Amino acid sequence: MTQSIIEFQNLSKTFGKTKAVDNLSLSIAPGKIIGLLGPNGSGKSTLFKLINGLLEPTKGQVLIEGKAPSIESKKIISYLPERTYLNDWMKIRDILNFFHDFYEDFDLAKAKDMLKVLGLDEHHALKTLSKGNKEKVQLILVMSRKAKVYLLDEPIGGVDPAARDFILETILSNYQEDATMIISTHLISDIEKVFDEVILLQSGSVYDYDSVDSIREKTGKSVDELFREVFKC
Ligand SMILES: Nc1ncnc2c1ncn2[C@@H]1O[C@H](COP(=O)(O)OP(=O)(O)OP(=O)(O)O)[C@@H](O)[C@H]1O
Repeated sequence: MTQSIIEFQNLSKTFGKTKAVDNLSLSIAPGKIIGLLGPNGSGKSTLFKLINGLLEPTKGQVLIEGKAPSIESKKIISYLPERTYLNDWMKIRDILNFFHDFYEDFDLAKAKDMLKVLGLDEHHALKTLSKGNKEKVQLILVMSRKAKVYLLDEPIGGVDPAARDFILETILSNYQEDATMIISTHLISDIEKVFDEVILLQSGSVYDYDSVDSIREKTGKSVDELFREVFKC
């Protein structure tokens, strides 16, 4: 049996009376691209923060390669948060150097290549870029690490439709076969072609966790169609 890369054991996280994550148990095998999907407020960002050790569980635990989140797990996880933590006044070049100094697995040459391909000038300060271009820079930073796990929280929400496919290609071509990638998104129809598996979250619990092929086979629907049916308002 393949050892799981990430495991949730009876995981709960509450904020006051809100159950953001509710007694969730799941085991994720390595080497897959997984869509983490669910309506607004279903617990996706909270789950990412729990995996990263940015939040402590109220109950249960998260295990990464069998161990609780720690400095060691941060070394193998490349995380794109829902909101940027980068200083706006910094130039792209300075941020690249910062990442290069901070992460042993950061590939500076690869990051510069990706910037060039996406037409971004490293001499520009982050604050001078449009929202979509800022997102591209952050995605480049995250994808230029040679990590075992990539967690991307809404990676292309602000990117224009024409650039989305190109960015997805960039993600895929920089992704190591044995790595694990979890992507949360509301742009399901744009991204579902890259998913091997999807986790459907509903009110902090798993509604379904299955391969995309199996979902299509058992429901006769695309993931986007299934999502719209299950979570219809
Ligand atoms: N720091 C916090 N304090 C209080 N409540 C919180 C906090 N963080 C999240 N929540 C609540 O927990 C629930 C899950 O939020 P979360 O951000 O994980 O959802 P999400 O699935 O990422 O949503 P979206 O798709 O809108 O980004 C929501 O009800 C949210 O209001």
